[in-house]
Amino acid sequence: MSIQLILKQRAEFLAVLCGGSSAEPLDCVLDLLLAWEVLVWEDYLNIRVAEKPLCSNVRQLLDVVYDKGEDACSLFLAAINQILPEEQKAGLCFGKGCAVVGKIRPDTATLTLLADRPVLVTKLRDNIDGALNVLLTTGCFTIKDCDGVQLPVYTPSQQVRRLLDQVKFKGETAAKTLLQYLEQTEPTRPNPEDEESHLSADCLLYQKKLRSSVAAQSLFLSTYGGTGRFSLDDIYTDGLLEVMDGSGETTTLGLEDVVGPIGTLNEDADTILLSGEAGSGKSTLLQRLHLLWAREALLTNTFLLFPFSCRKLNAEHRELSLKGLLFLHCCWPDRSQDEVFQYILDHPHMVLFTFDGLDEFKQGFTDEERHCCPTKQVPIPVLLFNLLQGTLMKGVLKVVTSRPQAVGPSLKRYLRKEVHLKGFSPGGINCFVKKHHSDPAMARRVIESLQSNTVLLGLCHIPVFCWIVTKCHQELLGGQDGIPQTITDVYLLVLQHFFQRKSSQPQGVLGKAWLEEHLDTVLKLGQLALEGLEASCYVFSGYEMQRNGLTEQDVSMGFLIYCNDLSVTDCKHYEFLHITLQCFFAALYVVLNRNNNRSAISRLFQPQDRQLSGLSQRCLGHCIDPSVEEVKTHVAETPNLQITAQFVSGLFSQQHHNLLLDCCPTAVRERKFKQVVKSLSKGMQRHFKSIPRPVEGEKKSMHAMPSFVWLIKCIYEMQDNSIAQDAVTKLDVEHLKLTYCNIGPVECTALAYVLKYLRNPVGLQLDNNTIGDVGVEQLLPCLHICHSLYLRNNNISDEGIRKLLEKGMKCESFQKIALFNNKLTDACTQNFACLLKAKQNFLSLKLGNNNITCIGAEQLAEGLSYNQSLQYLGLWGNKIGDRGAEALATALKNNTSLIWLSLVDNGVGNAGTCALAKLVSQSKTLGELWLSKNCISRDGVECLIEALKINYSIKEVWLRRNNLSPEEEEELSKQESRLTF
Ligand SMILES: Nc1ncnc2c1ncn2[C@@H]1O[C@H](COP(=O)(O)OP(=O)(O)OP(=O)(O)O)[C@@H](O)[C@H]1O
Repeated sequence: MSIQLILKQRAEFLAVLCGGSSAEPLDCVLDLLLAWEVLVWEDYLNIRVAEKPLCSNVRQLLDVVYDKGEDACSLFLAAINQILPEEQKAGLCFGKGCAVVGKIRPDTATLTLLADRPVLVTKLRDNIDGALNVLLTTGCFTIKDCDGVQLPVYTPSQQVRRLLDQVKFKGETAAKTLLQYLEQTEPTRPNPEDEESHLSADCLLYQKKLRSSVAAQSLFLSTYGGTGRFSLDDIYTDGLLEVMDGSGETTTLGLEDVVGPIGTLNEDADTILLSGEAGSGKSTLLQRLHLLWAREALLTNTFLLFPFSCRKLNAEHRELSLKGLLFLHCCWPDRSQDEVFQYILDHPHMVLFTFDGLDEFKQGFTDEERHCCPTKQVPIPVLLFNLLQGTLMKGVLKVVTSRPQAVGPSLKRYLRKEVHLKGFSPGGINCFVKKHHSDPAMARRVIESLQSNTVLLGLCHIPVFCWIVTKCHQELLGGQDGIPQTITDVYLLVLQHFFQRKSSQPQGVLGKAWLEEHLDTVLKLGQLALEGLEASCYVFSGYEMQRNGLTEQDVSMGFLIYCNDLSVTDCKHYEFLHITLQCFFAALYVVLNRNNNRSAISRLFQPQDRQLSGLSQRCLGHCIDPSVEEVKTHVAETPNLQITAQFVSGLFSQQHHNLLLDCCPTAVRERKFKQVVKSLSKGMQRHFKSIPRPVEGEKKSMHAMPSFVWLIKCIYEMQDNSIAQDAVTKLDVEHLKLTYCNIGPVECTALAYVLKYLRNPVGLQLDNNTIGDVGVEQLLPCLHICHSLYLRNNNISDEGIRKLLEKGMKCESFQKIALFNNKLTDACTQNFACLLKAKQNFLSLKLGNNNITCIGAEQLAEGLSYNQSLQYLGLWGNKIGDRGAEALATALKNNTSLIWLSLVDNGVGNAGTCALAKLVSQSKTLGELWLSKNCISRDGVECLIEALKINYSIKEVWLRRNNLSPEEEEELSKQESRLTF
């Protein structure tokens, strides 16, 4: 009997299970007994008590098994027999043996883990990091749980058991997650049909390693480095992503579409550009992609993803081969490097490279030097540019992020598509604030305060400002110095916030002269920042910090963060919390240093003429790749210098006069101020001079060049009405075109601030930007100088229109509006009706491609029946149907002004057409009627033909793509030549 055998051999079993004082034999037996269901979980917990000596654990086991009876004892003997090496079995008797009955597969993940425990202990030993990573990233484990598992006192097997115990403790979700992970890490079964069958175990191992390294790098948001950590999962908020097709139509994208086919312009190119302004969230979006790939939640067809940072590539001065680049900068295969690399070369379509911050790369893109050998060592720029062109590793998709200004025509030729990141939507801002403040009451307060300050709300559309505003909400929203208006105001508050945080004094008592008190730190950081910007250097070594006199205490203020993944060198490196903060410090240095040298300001305000300064060459010489020094036309850092110039302008605003008063001698400051004003004025004049003479018969119009908006923003930062007025007094145009200029709410605030001083009304064309409702509200101060406002494709909804029309009604000059492709519904047509009733000089209303139905059309009709000025009415691509067309036709019965009416693609049938025919028969002004893409058939057209017999004003009626056969079209057009099919 097994029971007897155990009793008799108790001492021997004690000896073998405690011998060598290793717990491994006991643990192995326990694994088996749990799997065979001899022991339940409570037994296990009672037996394996860590605080008790090993022998008492073994005794407890023997007692429990004895108590469970004969079957349990025979399985115990079988377990001992299985785990002991042959030499230790000598002299022991295991009885007849007992077949372990194959159990039905357990139906829960937790039980599966128990049933498979003995195998899992072996299998997971080499994968603990990966498993923990998955459990951590999915939120099943905390960092504390991971630390508990990985205590150095445990052997790998013990660590696995701790992990399994903890998973059991956490419950079914954790168990499922672990099982899924194990399934994925299972080597693929060979399948000759399948390409993946060629994957060797080593490639899979490398994938696993890369995934866990990428996951580890992307788990936290780096800007929060010095100031509290946020996991990306907790804070990530979707931004607005758009792509434009060849015909200029934009489509909104989801994160998963960035790498997908939507918006592809050049099938033969492999590089996808993700462009967006400073702080719009490009790096964060890329980080999200990386994390989701690492978790296999996105990009599931991508076998290997290699993430690169151009900032870090700047610091790589060695010549490298492609292999070196991949393995050194991302992660190194533990085994079979050549095989893994060959796999990458052979399967380019299963690989993805990402390059963050191309605008930060020191050398501007060029396709002059061709290189296609993956093993030859070349300088990093050659490697990078050839990858982007596809000369090297053709077929590998590359996602590159950059500020838009830094992408020149030479790179554009190699782009597969360009995705635009436009920052947060209004809903995104609310979502971000709620994620940032775990206290809902606080989140509500911040949101309410933002709603009541639209300038600040406008700023929050750019994620980096949203982060700052949310972070410094106390200073920003409860500030005694007035509500911040400019980005300089906001960054000064950030500065104050950081100094306050480190101040030994209680909250709120940072004296009036706080800047002067910290001037030393500010100037040192400022000098480092400026020299860095001028040399495209965003990462600083300890040596550079020392040379600038920066102490530990300066660093501890939190503006600089430790940049811990600079894998190419061993020594410590730092970077500014965000590049815009580096720009701000650079601006502080330009304004506050006592040096009277005029060149810094002129370099900032004429960045296109800029060359590397003597100063930056001397101080940051090692940051500058010698081969780059030659490059005179390097424009990559222009955007940062422009941001710096904006801050410089803002620091000279009257608002901050007292703060800066004692920080720099008055005479020096005055001189710099005058230089800035002069530079801005000169910049504007240069623009005006570039306006071409109007062609005869055409309006005098100016198409703004990119730096026009920047100059306007600088003027806005200065908050000086007379400077704004001076800037545009000489601007004499009838039409100002600012299409595709990345204009969001922030730019609208600045534009309105300056343009309101124009002497004569203009047509302001702002199509294809990201103005939104908040931007519309920001434009109101300049509405009185707009005779026409073009806002096509700008994400505007009814609420924005309500505010716009409320003001527009009172503006005498305001006569035309174009709102094609926005988000308008029937909720705003009442407002248009009021406008039409009130303004008897209004000329043109274009509302195409919105969501207006018959109800909206009826409301518009009501307004139209009182109007005798409107000449153009466009409703292309709405849904007004027969009912809407009938209402409009009736309302226009006595109209004497309308010359153009478009109801294309509106679901209009014969009933609506016959109503319109009545209008045609009566109208003496209507010249064009557009009815293409509706559901009009012969009866409707015949009504029109009858009406046209007595109409002499109409020149064309467009009827393409209606319900007519080609024969009918031919016959009907013979009857009336003004019909176009
Ligand atoms: N989608 C997002 N969700 C939450 N926070 C975000 C998001 N995007 C950006 N942020 C916040 O804004 C900061 C700046 O964003 P990020 O560095 O990604 O911008 P960027 O476009 O790469 O800027 P730059 O061009 O200046 O390098 C982030 O550190 C983060 O705090």
